[in-house]
Formats: sequence, structure tokens, C-alpha cells
Amino acid sequence: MRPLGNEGGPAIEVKGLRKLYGSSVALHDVDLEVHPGEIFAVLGPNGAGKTTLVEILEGFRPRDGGTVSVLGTDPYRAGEDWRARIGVVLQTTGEFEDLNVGEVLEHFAGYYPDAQDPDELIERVGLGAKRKARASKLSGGQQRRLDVALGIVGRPEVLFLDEPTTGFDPEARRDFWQLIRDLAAGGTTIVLTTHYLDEAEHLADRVAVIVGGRILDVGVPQTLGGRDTEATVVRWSGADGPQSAATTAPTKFIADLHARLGGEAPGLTVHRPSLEDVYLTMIGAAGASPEDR
Ligand SMILES: Nc1ncnc2c1ncn2[C@@H]1O[C@H](COP(=O)(O)OP(=O)(O)OP(=O)(O)O)[C@@H](O)[C@H]1O
Repeated sequence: MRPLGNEGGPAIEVKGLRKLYGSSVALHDVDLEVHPGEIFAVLGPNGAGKTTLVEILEGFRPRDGGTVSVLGTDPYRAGEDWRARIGVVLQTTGEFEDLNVGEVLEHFAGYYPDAQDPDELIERVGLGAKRKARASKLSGGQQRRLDVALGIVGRPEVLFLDEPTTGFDPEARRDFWQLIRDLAAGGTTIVLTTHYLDEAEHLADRVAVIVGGRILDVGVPQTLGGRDTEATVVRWSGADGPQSAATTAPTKFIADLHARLGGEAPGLTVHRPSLEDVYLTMIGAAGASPEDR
């Protein structure tokens, strides 16, 4: 890895970030830090401000207040050297005219001082069989893989991914998650937006939930929104039909149940709140409308 421009400090630091579109406030005094090598997911309903936030971090949109530093530099005033250290995978796929997959990657590799080998990268993103295929003729999921390859061809120190696995089949998603974990293990800082709660849960070291332009909570997926202290629901079939109980001490509850029943509880299930459960509770409490979730 090349040295970080912000040696020893956070890869990304945002303080009091404010963004207006006309008179409407899209981001209200947002504060956050992302550490080098961290996988950081931004979750939120439609229109929450995720893309606005990420595009400000990428240097594509100006802000109306606050400070933003990515690799020690203000993205909106950054030059080409900084941009070569950043990778971006947008929601929309680029236009590649008549070029095939290999040619597209070779072309983009030429923009970077220390690009990855295009052939190796094609294998890495699972497009080996499509090297000679026209980029414009790829399936939706295959185009997304090409987008990811283009985002990482320059060996970015910070990689931004906007809903990266939309259109992926389940196996492709698992492969992609592994690729992202490998990049993070190699020191790349990853910021991704996603609507898939399982993706955030499997992949992210930390998650920020944003609603109406405000950060509601930031934390590890296992404890976000007090998830680790919320009640667990135990269900079983009793003599009088289905039974359920909410408990913060499920192990003791089940031991007591076993003693009380004198054996196995038929149909026993134990449900801890999932990331999706706490997320929906959080954004519901924040007033997001159901169709936006
Ligand atoms: N260029 C723009 N001009 C005016 N308003 C905008 C513009 N871009 C976004 N907005 C508004 O800002 C708010 C945040 O939009 P943003 O695209 O950042 O949300 P998002 O969380 O990325 O949503 P989604 O999940 O739907 O992609 C929305 O109310 C949106 O209508």
C-alpha cells in the first residue's frame, strides 16, 4: 500500500456537514469518522441523504457547511493525485461503446500510475469467461462486476460503492463480499451504501443509519440500536397451542422451560432481533414513511 495522506488519522473525517438543495436541507450537521481499512456501510430509506453524503465524500458535490477530509484532503478542492487514490462504483453503469471487457479494463488501467493487471482483475471479479464479450452485451449482474473492477483497477486507498450488489445472484454476492473483505484486509477503506441489511451485517465493521439527512446511530452491526440488549423471543408449542415469551435471559428461560415441561419443548424457536428488525424500528421511530423503507 502507498502511505495514507492522513498518516495515523482517520481515512475519512466529517464534522458538521450541511447540504441544502434550495431551501430544503438534505444533510443536517453530519459528523462521522471512518478508519483506515474499515468497511463502513451507510443505511437509510430512499431519500435519506446517502448518495448526497457519499458524493460529497467523493468530491462530486459541494457542501454548504462543515468540514470534510478524505485521506487528509478536502474532496471538493482535491486534484488529480487525490482522485487517483479514490475508487468509485456508481449506481449507473458507464457506456463502453463497442469495447470488450478486456479492452475496457486495459483502457481504464492506463489512467493510473500503479494499476492492477487487467487479466488478473477480470478473473478476480468472476468475468474470466467474458473477457472477449462486448461490455454493452453483459447481463446486469455481470455489468455490475465490471463496474466493481473499474472501481478497484487503480488500487484505491478508499473505495466508494453505491448499492454494489444490486442484480447479483446469491453466489455472486458471496464472491463479491469476499473480494471486498480481501481489499479491506489489504488496507483499503471501504464505504458502501446498501438497501440489503444482510449485506451490511455480513460485510460491515460499522454501520451508520441515516434518516432525513441526520445520522440516527453509528455502531457495529451486532449492537446497533441496542440490538444486543433487546429482548429475545422464544416460541414453542404448548398443550394449549402456540406459546411465546420475550426475555433478556434466553438461556435461563429455556433451561426453566425444559425443567417445567420435563423434556423437549416442541417446535422451539429462539429469535434474536435481526439488524433488519432494529433498523426498521429505528427508522419507524424517526418517522420515515413505510414506502421509503
Ligand atoms: N440534485 C438534487 N437537487 C435537488 N434535490 C436533490 C438532489 N439530489 C437529491 N435531492 C434530494 O435530497 C434528498 C436526499 O437524496 P439522496 O439521493 O441523497 O438520498 P438517498 O438516501 O441516496 O436515496 P436512495 O436510497 O433513494 O438512493 C432527497 O429528498 C432528494 O430528493
